[in-house]
Amino acid sequence: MAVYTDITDQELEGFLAEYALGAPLAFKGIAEGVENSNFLLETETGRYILTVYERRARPEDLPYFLDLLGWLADRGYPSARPIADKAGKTLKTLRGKPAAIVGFMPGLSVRKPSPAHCREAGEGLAWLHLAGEGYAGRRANDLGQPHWAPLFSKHRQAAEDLKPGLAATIDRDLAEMALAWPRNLPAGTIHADYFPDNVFFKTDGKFAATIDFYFACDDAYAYDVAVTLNAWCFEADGSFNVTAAQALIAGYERRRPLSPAERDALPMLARGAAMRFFLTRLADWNATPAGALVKPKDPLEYERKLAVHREGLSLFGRV
Ligand SMILES: Nc1ncnc2c1ncn2[C@@H]1O[C@H](COP(=O)(O)OP(=O)(O)O)[C@@H](O)[C@H]1O
Ligand SMILES: N[C@@H](CCOP(=O)(O)O)C(=O)O
Repeated sequence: MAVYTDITDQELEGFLAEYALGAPLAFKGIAEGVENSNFLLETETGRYILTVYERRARPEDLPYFLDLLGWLADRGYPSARPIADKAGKTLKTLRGKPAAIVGFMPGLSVRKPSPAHCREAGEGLAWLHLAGEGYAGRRANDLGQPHWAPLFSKHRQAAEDLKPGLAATIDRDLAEMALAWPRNLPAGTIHADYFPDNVFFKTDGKFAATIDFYFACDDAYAYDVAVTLNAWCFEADGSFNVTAAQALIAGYERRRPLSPAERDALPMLARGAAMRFFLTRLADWNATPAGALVKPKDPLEYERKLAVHREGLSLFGRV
């Protein structure tokens, strides 16, 4: 349940009075999500999402995210447009926390993506990379490769507690990645969290929209592809689905062909992407008290993905 901040009817009324959205007709908390509090808001003028920013969102980053959403929407990309209040402001304050209203995007996410969904998602990702070109906002990837070793140093014991011997394995991985991390690949604005819960489909299975840009940053486009391969192309039994991966890459290349250097880099990028999500899940696991409102995601799921990539399988050689 991701409603950390409950909003009273009175607070909502006062907040909405600053917008020209008409009177509220319905307002309810959204269970999905882990980072922020999200509410579905229906007013006389339409449906919206009200987000109260919590946890990891740094207030100084919020204009970057909201302006990016506006930039993408202006270029016809199906992402939620931020709604300005009567004074032209999109970033507001509610219950003393940063908050914003964005448009509601129709569509449904899928829990078990098929190769056809992967193809569509791949195309949606390439479209996003192209639509983001020219966006002037800059945000370094604060969860990129140089940040992994310092982050892990704070959570070595949690890794050992999960699986004895794991800390030394991760140390070796981190050292290898520091030496072999691909550099100088084509880069720009990436989503960085393009997971199945953040991508919507139409009822005919076609790509509909992307949400949740709150990890967006500047990094290699192929790294975003690697994050996506990890999130979409592993089976529940931990095996990598090469057919799904090929479909995802083929969908991506409908709009943006990968260069030979980007293809060559994908195995290491996917290994690093698995490390990134293992580490943040480990940190959350460590920091979440028993009985907390939101159940932390399983770090071992990403440790298993990391192990698959560690084997150096030529998964992408056949893509
Ligand atoms: N613009 C939007 N249009 C429609 N639904 C949305 C939109 N933004 C968020 N949601 C809904 O809210 C849920 C949580 O949003 P998300 O941004 O993923 O939260 P968090 O950042 O807290 O993980 C999504 O799974 C989706 O159901
Ligand atoms: N995708 C991340 C967690 C971030 O959650 P989201 O609901 O904001 O997408 C993970 O799986 O670790």
